[in-house]
Amino acid sequence: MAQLRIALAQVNPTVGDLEGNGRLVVDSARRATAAGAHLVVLPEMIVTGYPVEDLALRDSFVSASVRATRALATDLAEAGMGELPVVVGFLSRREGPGERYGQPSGAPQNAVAVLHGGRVELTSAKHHLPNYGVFDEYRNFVPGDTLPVIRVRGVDVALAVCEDLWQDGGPVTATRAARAGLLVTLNGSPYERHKDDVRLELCSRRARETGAAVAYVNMVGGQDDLVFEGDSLVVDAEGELVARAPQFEDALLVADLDLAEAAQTRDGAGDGEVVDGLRVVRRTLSAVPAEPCEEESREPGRNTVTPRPDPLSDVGEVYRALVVGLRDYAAKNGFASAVLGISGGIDSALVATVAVDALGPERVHGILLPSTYSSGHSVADAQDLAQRQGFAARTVPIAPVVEAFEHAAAGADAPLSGLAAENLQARVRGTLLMALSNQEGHLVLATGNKSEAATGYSTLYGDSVGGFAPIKDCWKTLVWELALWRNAEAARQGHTPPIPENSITKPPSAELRPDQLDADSLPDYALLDAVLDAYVGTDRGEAELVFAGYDLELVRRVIRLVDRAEYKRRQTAPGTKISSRNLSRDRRLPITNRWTV
Ligand SMILES: Nc1ncnc2c1ncn2[C@@H]1O[C@H](COP(=O)(O)OP(=O)(O)OC[C@H]2O[C@@H]([n+]3cccc(C(=O)O)c3)[C@H](O)[C@@H]2O)[C@@H](O)[C@H]1O
Ligand SMILES: Nc1ncnc2c1ncn2[C@@H]1O[C@H](COP(=O)(O)OP(=O)(O)OP(=O)(O)O)[C@@H](O)[C@H]1O
Ligand SMILES: NC(=O)CC[C@H](N)C(=O)O
Repeated sequence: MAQLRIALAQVNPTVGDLEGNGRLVVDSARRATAAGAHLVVLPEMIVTGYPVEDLALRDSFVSASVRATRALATDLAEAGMGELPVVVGFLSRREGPGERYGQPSGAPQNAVAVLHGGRVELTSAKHHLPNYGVFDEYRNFVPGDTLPVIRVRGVDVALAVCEDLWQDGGPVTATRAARAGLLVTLNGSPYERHKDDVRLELCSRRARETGAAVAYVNMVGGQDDLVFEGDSLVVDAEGELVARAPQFEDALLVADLDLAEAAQTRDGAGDGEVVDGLRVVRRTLSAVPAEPCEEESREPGRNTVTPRPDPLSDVGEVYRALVVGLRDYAAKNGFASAVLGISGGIDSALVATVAVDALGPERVHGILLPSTYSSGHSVADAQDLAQRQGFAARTVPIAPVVEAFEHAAAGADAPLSGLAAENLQARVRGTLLMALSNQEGHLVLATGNKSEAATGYSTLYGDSVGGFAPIKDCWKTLVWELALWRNAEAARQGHTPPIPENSITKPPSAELRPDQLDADSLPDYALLDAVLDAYVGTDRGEAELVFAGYDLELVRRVIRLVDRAEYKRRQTAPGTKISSRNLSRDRRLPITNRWTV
């Protein structure tokens, strides 16, 4: 057995910020050196940020990434860290013409580089390109055809990139054939509910299949509608968990591993040998850091186990994702503050609470926009919300503006009426919020939830305006759960619950006409969300949903609502993905469509 101390740098890059991301690499290497690590690994495409989408097709961006990666190798050596192997993900190109990509200098690849001794010692590219859900990697990259294996302190370490671990064959098979002692994977794996359980199970299974320990490093932080949760982890060759980083936080996970030693006599696939379509490329890294000086000595043959601190509950995890998603969207797009309409209802109350947790109360601005139909409790509940959380709230009554619009639009004799007048109120609110954004520089938060987005129960250019929609992937029933969870969490910590009880318990209403309730237009949310999840969450149609036990009339009604609202969804703000199928890139449907079953 050989001992290796590995450091996994769970960091938060920004797409396109090559300089800032480079600093994250150097800083991680420095911390890994201080921790006595023999090898440090950063996430998938750390040099460029991830996902870069069609930026991959821009030749200047690929060249900059390749240059930045080379420069990192020299910077690390100049900073005295040349001996430490640093594994990074970067955007590269395959030698030769760019074919359909049109780049003169080669097709783009989602690649990995081993930086050592002041140079780029080895590169390879991701073999399995994900092309489902939110991913379009066949559009942006060509696959790699090698399995890199570096020998570090007598241990053969195979390298793979994210999806390479999820697919059978290719890198997994080649790692086994190469008899590697450790399989290291660089990841950009977005958060979805329950995915952490899937990841751990996957790493354990791959460890048992390959006979190698698995070190899995994932990035952390928000990128548009994706949130990366970290959750980096290490399992031993039997698949037992050795170390696990926290979710949604930057971390350097350091683990001491006892690993199978690579003796020359071991019968692994040799350099240049092709296994399952991949050429094994081996490099021995000689001058690597020596044995770290340790205060406490470790029992040989046993890995140190670092369990994940404070695992989050399912709903707590979603809440954290919403906070990080909004925090990073604002920070990475240059917004210091946010504004939203607070109606006293649960959606705006939850979004305001997420915003306060993400940005701080001094950077959140709640606007009460009462109309003729606003109830007394809506104003009182909105004020209570702002007071509990200490954010600024101001009131702009909309009745005179609505009235002026009604007359201007249709003439004083026949003012707007019915649905047109109802929606006008939401549009006046949207216009005022955008005006305040223009004037004061706040990010406008759209408060719509997934049930509304699915059914089209919102006013286009009205309550759907906004730059970011934090809860757009949360069903209404989950919105209530999140509010209850957040209040319970506050109570647990001895704080005032941030959300007024009344906002949670009252029946939801758009308050666009007298005594209007959501229940007048929509089925009960518990039932609606169940059918929506069955329809939107899968590709089942009418017959299958009825077969699954749902009432035919209800199914027809829900399908009609969902299909008819596709045009609205195409025009809405991005918002944090928390489910395995959001209504944006996870579900792409034509607007013009006559297939209804
Ligand atoms: N296929 C298509 N492609 C492009 N545009 C299309 C279109 N079909 C309609 N349109 C356009 O969309 C318009 C209809 O959409 P829109 O103006 O939004 O109006 P609409 O969807 O008819 O009404 C909004 C509904 O949402 C409810 N609401 C509003 C506000 C807040 C809440 C809440 O509880 O949060 C609920 C409200 O009570 C009402 O039932 C049409 O007049 C037309 O201009
Ligand atoms: N009186 C109001 N003052 C301020 N903003 C409002 C008001 N009414 C509606 N809004 C804004 O429009 C959004 C849509 O709210 P609406 O009341 O129509 O439906 P909702 O889905 O019940 O939302 P909520 O639960 O937040 O009330 C609200 O979340 C809020 O941002
Ligand atoms: N970046 C990737 O290759 C991600 C794909 C992978 N299945 C994941 O979500 O974890």
